Amino acid sequence: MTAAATQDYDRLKDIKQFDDQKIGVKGLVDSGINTIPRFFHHPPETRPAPTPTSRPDLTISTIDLSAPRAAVIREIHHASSTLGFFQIINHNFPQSLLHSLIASIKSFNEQPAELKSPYYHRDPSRGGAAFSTNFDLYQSKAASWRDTLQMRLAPTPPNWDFVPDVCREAAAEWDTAVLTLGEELMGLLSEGLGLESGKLKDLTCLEGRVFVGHYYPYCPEPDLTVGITSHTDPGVLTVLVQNEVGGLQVKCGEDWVDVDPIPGALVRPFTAFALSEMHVEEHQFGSLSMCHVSPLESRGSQDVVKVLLDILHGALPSTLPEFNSDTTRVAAERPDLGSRVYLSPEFNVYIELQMWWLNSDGDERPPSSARMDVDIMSNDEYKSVEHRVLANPCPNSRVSVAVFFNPSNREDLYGPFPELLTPEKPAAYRQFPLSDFMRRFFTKELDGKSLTNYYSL
Ligand SMILES: O=C(O)CCC(=O)C(=O)O
Ligand SMILES: [Fe+2]
Repeated sequence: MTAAATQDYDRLKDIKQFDDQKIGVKGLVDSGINTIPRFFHHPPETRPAPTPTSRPDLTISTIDLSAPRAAVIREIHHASSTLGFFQIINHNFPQSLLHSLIASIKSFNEQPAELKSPYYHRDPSRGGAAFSTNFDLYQSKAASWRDTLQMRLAPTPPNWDFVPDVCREAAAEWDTAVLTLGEELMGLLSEGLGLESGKLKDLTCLEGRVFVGHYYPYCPEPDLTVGITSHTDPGVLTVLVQNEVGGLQVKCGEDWVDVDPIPGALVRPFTAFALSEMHVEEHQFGSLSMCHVSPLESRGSQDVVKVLLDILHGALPSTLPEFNSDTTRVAAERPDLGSRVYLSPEFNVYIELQMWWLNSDGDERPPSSARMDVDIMSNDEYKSVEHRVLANPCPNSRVSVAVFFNPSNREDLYGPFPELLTPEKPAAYRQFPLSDFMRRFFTKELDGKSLTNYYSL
């Protein structure tokens, strides 16, 4: 007997009964319910606060893509290193394209249940579109008031025969368009870091694409649940289109900031991205090659890059003392330069990069000038700004489409560059695929062992 059942409530049974009907939350609404099933009830920690804190100082930037390139780069850089989320206007896409995209997801969801149920499953191996109420319905602690149509677009194209008719054309058109936009954004983001504009593209970051179309119907008890629970997106970059019904919020400290819909704007949650400079050119340290800049802190990502590159180039006359913390792992080191980069799992996914060095008298300098946060690029699990969608209290449904961009190439070997190896300085690390690094970092397999220890020869 399950724990839930002993409490006089068999949660799994209720979930299964609902899921087996394949009607989605839209089907529940259509059945005329006034209360939501108990398995949608969120615990108080994940429910929206009854009285949201007002932070007029926090607004989501709107970036005009038709402005001069240097200004766009500056603004994107600023938005990415502060709130980590921005909206885009004047993106050159006709409004009709965005409109058809949103309309196609709306139409799919508003068809009779029997036309949707053939697509209701959570099996990615089928290759077409998968429709469901929450892909994690059976794993999550509480369900969310949302139905989703999801498909992988690339590197393997979907089997279009298994994509609903009403969405096929719009999804295919959007894939072509969003690819152009993704390339442009990745170029601007790379340049904002002082890197060549093609760096992220070269890392295959445009080549893995997943499409999700969300439908958030009216919720009769919006205070008890959410539309999508607080999360960070997987991937390098997410491009999101939303309709006029609001509810999307971005976390900033302890506060939540509304992302008010702007007609025809695209929202792009900033997700951390690879410092491809290191990945491609420095490459001595597998782990460092996977550092990427966290957008959440206001410190400029440009500075992060500079300091990391300085370390790799040995420009800092640094001697780093031991950093004694049980929770800290050494992620990369250059003993020859006396430099180390520490990853602190305290933040779970946030990695704290800390550097100390000694001044000529041997006194430790305050770390503040060299302390910053970075993310580690992960296997479809890049960590970025937290966001959520409130359950929809309006009669009109909220519709959104997100495309997640991920590197398609995870099996390349990472490790010391052969050019750097000499008999006096043999390879300190063995080569390993990115996928392996990611898996170890985010699974228990590490068991307190540092990654560099794991990969060191
Ligand atoms: O519906 C939205 O606006 C957000 C969706 C989202 O965050 C996601 O799919 O990851
Ligand atoms: Fe998201």
